[in-house]
Amino acid sequence: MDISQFRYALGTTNAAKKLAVVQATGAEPACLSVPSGVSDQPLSEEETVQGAINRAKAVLAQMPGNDIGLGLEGGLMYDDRFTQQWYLISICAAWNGESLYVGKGLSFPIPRQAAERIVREGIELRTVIDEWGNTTGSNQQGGAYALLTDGRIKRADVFEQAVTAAITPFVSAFYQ
Ligand SMILES: O=P(O)(O)OP(=O)(O)OP(=O)(O)OC[C@H]1O[C@@H](n2cnc3c(O)ncnc32)[C@H](O)[C@@H]1O
Repeated sequence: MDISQFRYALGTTNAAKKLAVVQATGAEPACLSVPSGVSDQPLSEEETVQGAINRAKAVLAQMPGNDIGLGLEGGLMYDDRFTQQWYLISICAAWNGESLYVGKGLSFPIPRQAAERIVREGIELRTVIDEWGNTTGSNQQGGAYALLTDGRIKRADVFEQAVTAAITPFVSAFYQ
């Protein structure tokens, strides 16, 4: 089936995430805000993946006229094995009611001062990014990626690749 022929239900109304789905699929997703079931600021890969899966399943359950539920979740993870640094990760889960796949977008090092404030003060990444960039709603736009790279990488582009990875098994004949 052609990638743009599926009907996608996206578990958020976030503009950067919606743009990512449009870029990845060429289709307009039906958007509905559903709970992630994890903390507002996930602090591990496990929690971030779980949030994406919860959203994908919840949105397809609430909008059953669609073919694939998509859950996009951003989070932070600490790498204690190789680098002892914090990373921003962007995950997409895709669920068609039978099969579940997860695509993982670019993982990006986050400045230590940002991660320390988020953990110590219990605030969210977007608060720090908006403060540093003198913006509002950075999480709906280029996000941390754009601030840190001077616009060379945007949140929608990172999620686009995660979405492509998660939906490819439903689209490509090689997986059938
Ligand atoms: O509207 P929803 O779909 O909930 O999207 P969100 O951006 O608020 O929430 P996420 O669960 O994807 O991300 C968890 C937190 O990390 C923040 N965050 C993640 N990636 C970010 C980025 O690239 N720039 C700024 N904040 C980011 C985000 O705003 C949240 O506070």
